[in-house]
Amino acid sequence: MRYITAGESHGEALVAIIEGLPSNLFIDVEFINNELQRRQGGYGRGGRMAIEKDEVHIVSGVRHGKTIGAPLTLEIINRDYTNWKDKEIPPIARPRPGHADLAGAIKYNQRDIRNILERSSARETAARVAIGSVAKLLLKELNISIKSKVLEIGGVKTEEEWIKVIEEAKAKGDTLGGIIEIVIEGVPIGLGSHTQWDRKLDALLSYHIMSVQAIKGVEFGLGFEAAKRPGSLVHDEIYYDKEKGFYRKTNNAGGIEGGISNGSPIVIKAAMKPIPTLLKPLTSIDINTKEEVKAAYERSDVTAVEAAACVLEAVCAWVIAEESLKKFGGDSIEELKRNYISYLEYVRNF
Ligand SMILES: Cc1cc2nc3c(=O)[nH]c(=O)nc-3n(C[C@H](O)[C@H](O)[C@H](O)COP(=O)(O)O)c2cc1C
Ligand SMILES: C=C(O[C@@H]1CC(C(=O)O)=C[C@@H](OP(=O)(O)O)[C@H]1O)C(=O)O
Repeated sequence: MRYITAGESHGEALVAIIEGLPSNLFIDVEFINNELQRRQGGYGRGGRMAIEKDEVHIVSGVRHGKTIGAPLTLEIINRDYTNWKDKEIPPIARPRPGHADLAGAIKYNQRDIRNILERSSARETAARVAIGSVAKLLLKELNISIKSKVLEIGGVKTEEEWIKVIEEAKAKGDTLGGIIEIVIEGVPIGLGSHTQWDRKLDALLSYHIMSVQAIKGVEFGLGFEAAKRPGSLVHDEIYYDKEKGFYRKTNNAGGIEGGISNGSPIVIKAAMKPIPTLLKPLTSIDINTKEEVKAAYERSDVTAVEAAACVLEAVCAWVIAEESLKKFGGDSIEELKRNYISYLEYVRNF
């Protein structure tokens, strides 16, 4: 399977094409729209979320509600487009530290930074959540589920405290980041491979997680904490029971050993940096005059950790769905499930 997204933040629409989906997968549009709504939520989001009401439009690849094995095209309209399309829009010359603005403008030889920010914007994550929702639908067929939880925003851990620190940051014209946990349950032993660097499951998940805007760190299981402990307090000892088969009493590895899923839940933590666009802007340089200025500000989220959690679920769902398809194969859901069930039987008898 593979996918590609297209679309600018304030362009007409976001589009995603998924190729390689098996046939006969029921595309539950209501479920996808629910996921899109979840991504729009969370305390601390800016004015844009009051304008958008993300809904998916299936352009191709589905008949009578089910996939037919052909490329699936998903479209999400940008409601804000109508507010921008006839406007005289002044060029942006004051790059925001922390965004793609300066490096992107130099790389693509653009003197209007808007030509960079339109695509670097995390508006693109709406398309990724739509794609991830389709992956989740496929994983449901294999009884694999993905959940996320926000552990921290701005260094504090409870919802009450989040509201307080977000309000404080907003009043100061500042922004916040946070920490997200993702838990994937029901993954069988054997996704990914130790045999080649680009087949390792933790490497693949990290790649996709790090591709999400503003994510700057990723940990599996104990993560950085493991570096402080001796091996006897890190590695998950192996037990066997006739009913359960091989099992562990701990899950410090976070469900992956040697780049292969080991049957325990996959537990990941990701760090999101604070939003780069500040109401009280940081120091920058005008790319035309070379004078010291304050960075550009139109509007922005104060924080988007809860939204990012939905996006991380989506990208992880994609990786697990893709790896499941690679391992079990099948051009239809029925074939995939047959292969999957027979593999589970093999593991039980190992
Ligand atoms: C859901 C979500 C919403 C975001 N909202 C904003 C925002 O309103 N303003 C902003 O400057 N950055 C926002 N960001 C972060 C930027 O898109 C990101 O920092 C930027 O593209 C630079 O990429 P990098 O941080 O990965 O280096 C958001 C990120 C996510 C995941
Ligand atoms: C549009 C979304 O997020 C946007 C991500 C974003 C950025 O720079 O990443 C900047 C803001 O865009 P705007 O300037 O239009 O308000 C956010 O609202 C979205 O999540 O759907």
